[in-house]
Amino acid sequence: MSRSAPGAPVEARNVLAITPFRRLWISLSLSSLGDWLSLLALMSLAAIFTAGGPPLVQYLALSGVVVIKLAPPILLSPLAGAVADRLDRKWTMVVTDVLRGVLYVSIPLVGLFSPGFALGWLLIATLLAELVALFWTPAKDSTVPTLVPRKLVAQADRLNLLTTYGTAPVAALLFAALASIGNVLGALLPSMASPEADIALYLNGLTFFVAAIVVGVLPIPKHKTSRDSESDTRDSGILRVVATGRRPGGEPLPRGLVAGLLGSIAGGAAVIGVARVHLEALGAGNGGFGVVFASAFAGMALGAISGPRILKQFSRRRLFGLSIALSGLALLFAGAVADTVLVALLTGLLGVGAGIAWATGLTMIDDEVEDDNRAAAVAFVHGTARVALLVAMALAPLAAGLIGDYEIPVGPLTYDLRGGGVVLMASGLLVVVVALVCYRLMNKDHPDAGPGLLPELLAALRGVAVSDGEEEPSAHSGAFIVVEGGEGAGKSTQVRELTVWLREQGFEVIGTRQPGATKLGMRLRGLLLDRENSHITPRAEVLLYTADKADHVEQEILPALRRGAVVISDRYVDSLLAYQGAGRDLSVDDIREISSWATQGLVPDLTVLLDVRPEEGLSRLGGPADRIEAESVEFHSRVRKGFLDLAKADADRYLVLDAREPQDKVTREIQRRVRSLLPDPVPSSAEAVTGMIPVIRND
Ligand SMILES: Nc1ncnc2c1ncn2[C@@H]1O[C@H](COP(=O)(O)OP(=O)(O)O)[C@@H](O)[C@H]1O
Ligand SMILES: Cc1cn([C@H]2C[C@H](O)[C@@H](COP(=O)(O)OP(=O)(O)O)O2)c(=O)[nH]c1=O
Repeated sequence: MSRSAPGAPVEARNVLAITPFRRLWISLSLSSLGDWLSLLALMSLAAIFTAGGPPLVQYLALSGVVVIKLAPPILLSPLAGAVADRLDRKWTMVVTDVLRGVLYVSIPLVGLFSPGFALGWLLIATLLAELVALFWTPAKDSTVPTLVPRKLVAQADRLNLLTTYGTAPVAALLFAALASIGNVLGALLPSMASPEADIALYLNGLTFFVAAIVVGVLPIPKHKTSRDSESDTRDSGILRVVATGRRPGGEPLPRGLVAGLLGSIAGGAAVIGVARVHLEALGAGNGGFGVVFASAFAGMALGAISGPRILKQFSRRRLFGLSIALSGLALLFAGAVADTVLVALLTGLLGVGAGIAWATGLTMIDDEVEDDNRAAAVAFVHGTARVALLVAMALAPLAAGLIGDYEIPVGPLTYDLRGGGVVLMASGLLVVVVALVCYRLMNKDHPDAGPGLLPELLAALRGVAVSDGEEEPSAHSGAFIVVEGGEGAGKSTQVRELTVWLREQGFEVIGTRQPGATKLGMRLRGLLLDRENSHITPRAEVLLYTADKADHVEQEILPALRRGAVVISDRYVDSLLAYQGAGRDLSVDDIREISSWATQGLVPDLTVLLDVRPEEGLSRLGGPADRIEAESVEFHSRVRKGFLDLAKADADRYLVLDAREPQDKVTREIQRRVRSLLPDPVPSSAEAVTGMIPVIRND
């Protein structure tokens, strides 16, 4: 039921609804796909052309491909950018696309007709294609703002970034699939060095030809408009950014943050650099390589998207270092094991850690750097990251080649220690060290300030915020029970029963309800339920209910819990998520965030959900319907589903009961569950009373 950030898909649809942009975007996605496919193919061809030679030569060929692919944009982009600015954008893109297509297609063709020159041409053609791309990038960057309205430019950029990296795992899987039919292809086309690599390169060529046609028919204005100029600086001059951006806007970025980001990317780059040859040594060919590559990127996407969400309440400073350490450990083990499946799983884990680290790191930059300096800071990080990527990707294979392969006798067995494996383990170790350093750097200003690491992690997994000091909601010794459900489900009845039952056992019990338990709450309740107030807008409604909750938690619930009392509330945050989120169709995630702040992160120990069809519940109510009760049955059905979804998402913390059951049966079910929740020994002061209550001895 939870929805994504407000408007994200809607906005994406908006910008893709602009036909020229959509066409450009499709062609960009195709080119990105082809580009990744060709990187894999080139690395694989470099390995194949040098197979049989000494490992150092194999690794050198790989380093060569990587350096050739990544260095030109870093070294030469300002120059090419300046030239490209003077050219017609549309035709620059068309011509460069065609040229790149021809170059990529020529690589397997030269391999076919002149095998002796194959490796040389592979390197030369790759370099030429990258040089050509230098002119294409600024032309593309300055085209986007001419196709979409200004307010959607950022959105379009994000979408482009998504496809630039999002196509990597797709390409890897495609490559793996091609490899898996490689044997058949090899038999059919014996002249090819590596059929999957050749086909990948032909496909890449094709994507560029298609891109050229798509761009060729786009209506792109010839001359620059003034508002394009800002976009031109985005991608050009990385070295300049790196050189001058050390102190973006004078305010240095936290050292731990920069160290962590660069360390994690260097670790990832080392994997890409040696994976191909290392996997070959493990007996896995292109298929295994493709799967490992896809696994790393899929892990990264998973980590970046879901990590920060699941661990929303966890301190980012800690999460950042820990996720990098996770990557490092995964890398360390990936280098040590000799099983391809395990390597693929471990690289997936590495990706998850790296994804969380990047998402957290960029969010920290957003939070910690002032608006004016943010673009420079992000450009600085991206710039240095590319340099780190290049250096690590080029050095890792070289180091692996220099180290060489050894056989170490272990009793009757031998352990094959390979250069690639050593490099992976060493990079893993390095990443772990970087993670520890950055964890210390980022948390040294807060020594022991917060709760212990483990309690915080566990609390974050449950979705509770743990803050330090007195305000810590989970530091109370009481119990917090909430009864939720639709109209007429029997909530008030059950709260009353449970309150009496627990009081009779000697517990201090506060039976309460939302909205309307405090002075302010009563007035808010009046406002909210008065049918005259039909003009209340959904967002205002959220805030009014939330104000009631903030007051209620601070003034009544928390003091009681800290005294050790049992608090039973008729409705709490789930009502807000179900009525205003599911019912009013607002973002549940947004509401959760607002209410979590308002309630100081207080989450019930148990939520009893009394589930009933709205028609049935509403029919139980007497008297005139209030503003909410008067809503349509469809509204109440959405609310019911909202409640059920919440319970499903966190089943351990819920007791869902069928509210059509007789009232006393429902009561007994609740008692059974509550008994397991509360401390067994009844307070001694209540012993006399307890002894008289037959219900306790019932079961
Ligand atoms: N399990 C049940 N089966 C049938 N009627 C019930 C049950 N529980 C409560 N009722 C009746 O339904 C009506 C609404 O109950 P109430 O506790 O006020 O619901 P809520 O607080 O959810 O609006 C009351 O008249 C109550 O006696
Ligand atoms: C607590 C809460 C209640 N409500 C609605 C549900 C109820 O229709 C109304 C008042 O709650 P309540 O007094 O529990 O009504 P009833 O006893 O009739 O069930 O407020 C929300 O929409 N959001 C909230 O966060």
